[in-house]
Amino acid sequence: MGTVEAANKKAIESTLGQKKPKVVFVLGGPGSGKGTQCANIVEHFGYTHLSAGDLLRAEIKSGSENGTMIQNMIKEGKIVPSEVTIKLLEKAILENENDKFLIDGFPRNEENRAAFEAVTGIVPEFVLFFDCPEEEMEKRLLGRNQGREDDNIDTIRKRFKVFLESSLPVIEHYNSKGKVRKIDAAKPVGEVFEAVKALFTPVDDKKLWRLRPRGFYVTVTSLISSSAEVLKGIEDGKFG
Ligand SMILES: Nc1ncnc2c1ncn2[C@@H]1O[C@H](COP(=O)(O)OP(=O)(O)OP(=O)(O)O)[C@@H](O)[C@H]1O
Ligand SMILES: Nc1ccn([C@@H]2O[C@H](COP(=O)(O)O)[C@@H](O)[C@H]2O)c(=O)n1
Ligand SMILES: [Mg+2]
Repeated sequence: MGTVEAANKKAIESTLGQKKPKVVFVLGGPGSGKGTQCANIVEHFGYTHLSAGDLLRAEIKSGSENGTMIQNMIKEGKIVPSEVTIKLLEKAILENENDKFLIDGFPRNEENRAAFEAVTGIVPEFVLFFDCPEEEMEKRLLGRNQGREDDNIDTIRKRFKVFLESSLPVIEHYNSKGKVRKIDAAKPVGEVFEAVKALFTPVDDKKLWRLRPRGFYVTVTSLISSSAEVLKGIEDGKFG
């Protein structure tokens, strides 16, 4: 690595280190609903959504020198070298004022995972894993209609193979560290989001909900007992 590159890397590391962003990795097969659920999480919980795929597609559009390489990789369902994707993610994190991010579709392989940790020092809070059968994902991708060049049956099959061979081991890695929160993503969008919500709702809020009925009973019980005291007071002639 040249001196300028090394200096840039150090600068990014220290800036990201200072920022200490909270990161949740959002993983799952192609078409499992990562983007759809991230939009819901953003709306309800104030995270910023960074999709690695979207950042790469924007890079192609921007006419960058890596554009053609990225386009070819995406068409083949292959994983773009980590260096390229990590630079895009770092830039997006640093340019945003928010301190909590959903990183969707990353890390996609062991190289992505190890390089991101080494370069940024960021360890995810947890990994949200959308688990969905291939048959359902294929149906969703073929019906997506967003003009994506990789939503054709040949590329979809290649993407499924890459997911099984390269991305699942990353999920297993995080699972062995107790970081994976698995969601049944084959259900309708609303039901999937109910399960997602439970993971993002702060523990304090959940406790409050559990305490509320108890608080209600305590209030009612004390009202009853104080009414009983008043009645007894009337009987005893205490109130004139
Ligand atoms: N739970 C669901 N039930 C039915 N359709 C869904 C569900 N979730 C998402 N979809 C639809 O499936 C398609 C793929 O969803 P989405 O783009 O969120 O998946 P993704 O995991 O981000 O895919 P990719 O990895 O290809 O980016 C979209 O057309 C979306 O509207
Ligand atoms: N970490 C990543 C993420 C994505 N890619 C490439 O982009 C394609 C589309 O990704 P989506 O998450 O939007 O489905 C994917 O198939 C890869 O070609 C990548 O290289 N590295
Ligand atoms: Mg997506």
